Parts: sequence; structure tokens; C-alpha cells
Amino acid sequence: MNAPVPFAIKICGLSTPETLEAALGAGADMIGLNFHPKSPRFVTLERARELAAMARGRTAIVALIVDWDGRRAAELVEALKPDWLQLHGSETPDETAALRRVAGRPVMKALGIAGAEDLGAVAAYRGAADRILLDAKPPKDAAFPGGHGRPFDWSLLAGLDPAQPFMLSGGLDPANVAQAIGLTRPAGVDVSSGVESAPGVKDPARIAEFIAAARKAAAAVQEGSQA
Ligand SMILES: O=C(O)c1ccccc1NCC(=O)[C@H](O)[C@H](O)COP(=O)(O)O
Repeated sequence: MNAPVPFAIKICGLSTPETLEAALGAGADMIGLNFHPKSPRFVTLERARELAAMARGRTAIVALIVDWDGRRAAELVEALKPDWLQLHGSETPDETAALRRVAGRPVMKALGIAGAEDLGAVAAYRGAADRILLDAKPPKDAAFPGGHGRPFDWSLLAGLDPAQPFMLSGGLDPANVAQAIGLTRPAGVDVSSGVESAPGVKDPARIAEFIAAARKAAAAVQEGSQA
């Protein structure tokens, strides 16, 4: 988990061929297909297979699951052949490592951040997850654990080990992603609500705007660190 990773832009919760094509055309590095039934971005396996067939070889396909067991995850991998699994529930480090082993795919583990005390979890997943995604902690009464369009306090990440790569998410959008990248210097960014016109309805123009802004900001950070 400590090796440098190329900057990755992930568009999560795509559910139609048109918006997937918008993300692919704009250069998304990763696309997320959401298998959590309570999510407004939920896709059936049939729809996911249709979208994955369009995306394969053009971007990394990420299957997002919440607190699944290994058998179920392995069946999904067999049926969909995603490049990654994203674990967005309360999977422990041991469960994360076991899912990675059983499913035979790299895993991205999402961790909810609301305060400095939440950063302690990051070290616990070293060796268990291939990538860490730092997301805003969901509201207490939330029906699902991600995709709420709320940022967390990015200044908290100053307390993180600078050698620890992470992807950033939570309330990012085309207008704030450059500032977020400049402040936190993540290895990638992930967005859902910020490129939508309504929950679950992705907006092709906002997807393109987000990717352009993130790409430009990541290049500026890269140039700055080489100067
Ligand atoms: O997006 C969802 O509906 C969702 C449901 C259940 C678990 C995770 C979910 N989303 C995870 C993501 O990867 C989102 O991109 C991330 O939480 C950021 O979301 P947003 O703040 O809406 O950009």
C-alpha cells in the first residue's frame, strides 16, 4: 500500500450507458458500480454487466459493496469480473484482507472521517487494503453509508502520515475539487453527488467539468513537487 500510485479520478455510482460513456469520454480512470440496494445509484447485476462490457479495457471497473461475505463477493467477481472491489461498510481489517484473498481482486477500503480520531483507522488497514478511500462519515440517521455529498474538514488530513497514499471523497464537485487536491494532495479523487443533477442522476457536463478540474489540479501539484 505504500508504493506510489498514479493519480486516479473515479466517478462513482454510474448507472446508465449514456453517463458511463460521458465518464469514459472525459477520461475517468475508475468507474464505480454500486451494489448497495438502498442506494439511489444501485445497479442490478444485469445492468452492471452491460456497463462493464462498455467500460472494460477503457477504465478500471470498481464494484462497490457494503458488508458482504466472501462467498457473495467471489460470486460477484466471477459474474462481473471487476478490476477492483470497493468496501464501503464496516469491514474490519481482517475481513478486508479475507475479502481480498477470497475474491482475488484488489480492494479499496472506504473509511469515514468526521474528526481526528477517525484517522487512527488508516494504519490498521495497511497490508489489508490496496487503497484507502477517505470519505465523509455519513449522517447518523443515514439509510446508506456513502454518497451524501457532504465534505469533511480536509485540514484534518494534515495529521496523516505523509507517506500514506489515499484517495479523497465526500462532497467533492467541479468547483471545489482543485482546492481539495491542492490542500490534501491525495493519490486520487472520487465523486458521486457532485456530478449529479439529482440523487442518482449523473450529469455528463458536470462529469466532464469535474474530471478536467481534477486533472489540472493534480498536474499542478505534481509540477510543484518536482520544482
Ligand atoms: O453513493 C452511494 O449511494 C453509496 C451508497 C452506499 C455506499 C457507498 C456509496 N457511495 C460511495 C462512494 O464512493 C461515493 O463516491 C463517496 O461516498 C462520495 O460521495 P459524494 O459525497 O456523494 O460525492
